Amino acid sequence: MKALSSQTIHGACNRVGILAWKSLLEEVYTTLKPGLVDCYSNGAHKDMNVALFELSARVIYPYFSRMTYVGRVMEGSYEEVFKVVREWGVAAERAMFKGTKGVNTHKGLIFSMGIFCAAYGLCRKHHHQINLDNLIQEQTELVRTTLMKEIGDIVKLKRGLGARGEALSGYASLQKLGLPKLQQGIREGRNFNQVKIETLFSLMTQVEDANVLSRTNPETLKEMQEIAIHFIENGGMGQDNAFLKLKRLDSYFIGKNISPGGCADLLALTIFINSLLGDDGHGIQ
Ligand SMILES: CC(C)(COP(=O)(O)OP(=O)(O)OC[C@H]1O[C@@H](n2cnc3c(N)ncnc32)[C@H](O[C@H]2O[C@H](COP(=O)(O)OP(=O)(O)OP(=O)(O)O)[C@@H](O)[C@H]2O)[C@@H]1O)[C@@H](O)C(=O)NCCC(=O)NCCS
Ligand SMILES: Nc1ncnc2[nH]cnc12
Repeated sequence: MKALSSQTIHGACNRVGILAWKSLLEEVYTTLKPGLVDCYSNGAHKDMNVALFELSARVIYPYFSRMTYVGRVMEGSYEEVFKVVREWGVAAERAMFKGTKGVNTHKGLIFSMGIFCAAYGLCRKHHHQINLDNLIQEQTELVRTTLMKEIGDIVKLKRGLGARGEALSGYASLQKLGLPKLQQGIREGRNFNQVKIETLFSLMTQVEDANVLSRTNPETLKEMQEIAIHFIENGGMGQDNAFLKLKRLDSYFIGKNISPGGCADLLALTIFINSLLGDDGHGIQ
């Protein structure tokens, strides 16, 4: 096989960064998302709005190209590659906080999306074909050793496993809930905004959202999951007055300070993975 030029590799990594950017925008524009920032309200957030998310996405997306590049070209163990990817992640976080003047818009997302960008680079290096299985295989190899050590400390502190737990599980909720829901909706040619809302709700049924936990308590997380199950079982966006119900839920979540920010991150990630896999499921070129 002919070796690819450095320019070709850079171009491909830049395309991945742009897909990441688009996915962040697709997430924040999805309306109506109870408790979250969208085009209807700022949810349970006093210091964020859509414009701030747009700015944050614009500032951080070049870092996703770099993280993809590290996965694509760096020689070394998975642990060593992940260490460098995280250094870029820390730089992205710094740029985000500078841009947003200290507001945490995308911290969790930098972590999760950075991991997938690097995993995509690794996949391009190690596999002839890109598909969900080998993407997840590279993703879990990338994080396992490092995060297992960190999780040990978190378990001692008796905190939820949050974004790290999701990464160690191979993004089980994205694989089992988010992606199938999104892909089914796209296959059926349904309204994309509504498909994204249902994808978010599917994630909310099961994800242990550390953002909800840190703002409220385990009982409220359970209550949010039950609300999401109820919404899906009643027909999702197909039920009568679906948007009115979402508006009521938004007010309820605001009242209880519930923000499913972890699920919002996973929605963006689901959109991103779907676009990375491309129409034939075998990856963009
Ligand atoms: C590994 C880190 C992400 C640190 O993790 P940490 O232990 O600090 O926190 P987690 O509890 O794991 O959550 C971190 C953020 O991840 C999002 N999240 C929560 N649950 C999940 C989940 N189950 N799956 C995936 N992602 C999850 C969530 O982010 C969203 O919420 C944020 C906004 O919240 P908000 O309450 O408004 O703002 P705060 O500032 O938190 O509070 P207020 O003061 O306003 O009240 C927003 O960021 C959303 O994206 C969690 O917040 C990571 O920090 C780390 O290691 N960083 C170093 C850099 C690095 O390694 N980068 C790697 C690149 S590969
Ligand atoms: N739309 C959104 N609103 C609040 N927090 C988020 N974290 C990621 N996306 C978010």
